[in-house]
Amino acid sequence: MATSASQTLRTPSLKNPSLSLSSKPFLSSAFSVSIRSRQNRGSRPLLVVVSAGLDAKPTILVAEKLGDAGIELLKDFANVDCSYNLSPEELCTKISLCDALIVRSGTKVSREVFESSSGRLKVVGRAGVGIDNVDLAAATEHGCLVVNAPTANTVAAAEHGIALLAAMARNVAQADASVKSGKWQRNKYVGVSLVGKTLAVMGFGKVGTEVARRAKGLGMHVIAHDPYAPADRARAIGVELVSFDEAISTADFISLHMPLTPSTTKILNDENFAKMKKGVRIVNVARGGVIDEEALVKALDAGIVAQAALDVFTVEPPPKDSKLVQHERVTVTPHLGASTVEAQEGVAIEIAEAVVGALKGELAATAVNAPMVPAEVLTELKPYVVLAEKLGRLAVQLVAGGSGVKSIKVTYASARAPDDLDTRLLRAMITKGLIEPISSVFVNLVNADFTAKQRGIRITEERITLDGSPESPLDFIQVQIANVESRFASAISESGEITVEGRVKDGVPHLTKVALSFAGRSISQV
Ligand SMILES: NC(=O)C1=CN([C@@H]2O[C@H](COP(=O)(O)OP(=O)(O)OC[C@H]3O[C@@H](n4cnc5c(N)ncnc54)[C@H](O)[C@@H]3O)[C@@H](O)[C@H]2O)C=CC1
Ligand SMILES: O=C(O)C(=O)COP(=O)(O)O
Repeated sequence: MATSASQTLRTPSLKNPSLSLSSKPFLSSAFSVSIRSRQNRGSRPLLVVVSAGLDAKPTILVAEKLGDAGIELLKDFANVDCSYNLSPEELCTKISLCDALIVRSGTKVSREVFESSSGRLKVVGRAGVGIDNVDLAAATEHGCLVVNAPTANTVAAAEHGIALLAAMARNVAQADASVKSGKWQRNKYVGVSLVGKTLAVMGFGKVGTEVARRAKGLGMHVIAHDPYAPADRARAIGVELVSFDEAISTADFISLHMPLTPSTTKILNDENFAKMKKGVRIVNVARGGVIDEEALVKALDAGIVAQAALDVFTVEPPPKDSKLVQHERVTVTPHLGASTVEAQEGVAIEIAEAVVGALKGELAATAVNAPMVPAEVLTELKPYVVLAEKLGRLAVQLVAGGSGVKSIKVTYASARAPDDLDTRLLRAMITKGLIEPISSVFVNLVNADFTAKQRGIRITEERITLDGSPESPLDFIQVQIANVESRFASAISESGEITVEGRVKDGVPHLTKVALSFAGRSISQV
């Protein structure tokens, strides 16, 4: 039995929600559509972390040494607990009292850490670049944002790579130890020159590029391998991008600068050492795990690799009796790439700002497991972000029983070219609006897609490209839930489609359409 929308939509007997429509703006500080419900926990910022109570300061656990400037920044905003050298068990115990955690490369942020936090931990700050010590999948599943400090230690790492390159070529460390032990062995420590030699930079990102630049200054011929690096960036500094095999087989020196990922793990192995020039020299300031360390020892003993200089190891610290560390032709440092006064100050500030920003609910520019949204895009999308969440929230509350929600279609109508509109943020907000009222899950930009998938909700997105001025990013957003029963459709439950649509006018989001279509009949209010 179809009734008029205005009658059905005002249904006070419903447990949840009570809802009314008017022609006033949909979403302003005083909403003309008010959704009141016991389950409606109000609108929370997309990445808000402050969960210790409205007035309480958040607590940040700093688990490894961080520069003073960063600590001061953190203290201005939060309670800061600097506890270094925690065992994994101690970390798991402490974490349930913390909103954010800051680590360097020495702390494993495992799945157990996220599980032990019982949902309170909302940001992990990695004070450095490599995030291989953080279980990103677990972080995402728990809606925990991971941010890093990707730029402040680039030069330090590159300088350390060059320091190791030169020290290795001239036997600086071995000769130093020899002189200190009372010897004077000038013939034993004859080195090799760098000028004119070919250096293969493996991983032409921030550090690799800086190493390449410096090596060119030393008169080396520099080639690079990086499947994702743009050739014009390499060309601009006179570096040729080549295939992996060409790089390792033509180089006199190989310097590693790729991240540790499943595809780079043990990338230098028996098979690849066999392809190298006899007498090649290897520098590693990336991650120990990119080299099969046993294979490297074999290659050193076989004379394929003449020397290696290593800052990083598969296990840190490496075992005292490690054949690799003890090898006469291997120079080692204890993961010092980022350890300059300047870099540590910079990293501390960079990570403190990122963590505090995330705790305030701002979107982080250095997010590792969430889309990075440039500030200008965010400013422009702000009212649409609010609209998106409210549309999701309204749509799901028109459904009789949220568990029936399986298929959502979102339509974005815009005069902009598809490439000019990043909808990830809007999709996350719609998902948040859809899921939060019907579950106890806290949905944010980090875990939105994961949470939807886990609940079997399929969200498809469609773009309608309109004629007209692309000045405003969107004309309207429409959210449709298919194959659901509506609490407003009729007394007898029937399956059908719920559509809600909204626009932004003068910066204020408005609800422009609610349509319920059931068994060929439709009711709608515009
Ligand atoms: N020893 C130390 O103290 C430090 C170590 N690092 C390590 O250096 C790594 C690189 O740092 P950034 O240059 O800042 O990162 P980045 O992200 O700017 O550069 C990494 C580059 O590696 C490339 N890459 C990915 N997979 C590859 C593959 N299979 N083969 C070749 N290239 C590949 C990427 O396309 C990217 O261009 C970090 O992941 C970190 O592990 C960074 C700073 C300090
Ligand atoms: O930034 C990186 O990836 C590093 O490896 C630096 O590590 P650290 O922060 O010095 O423990």
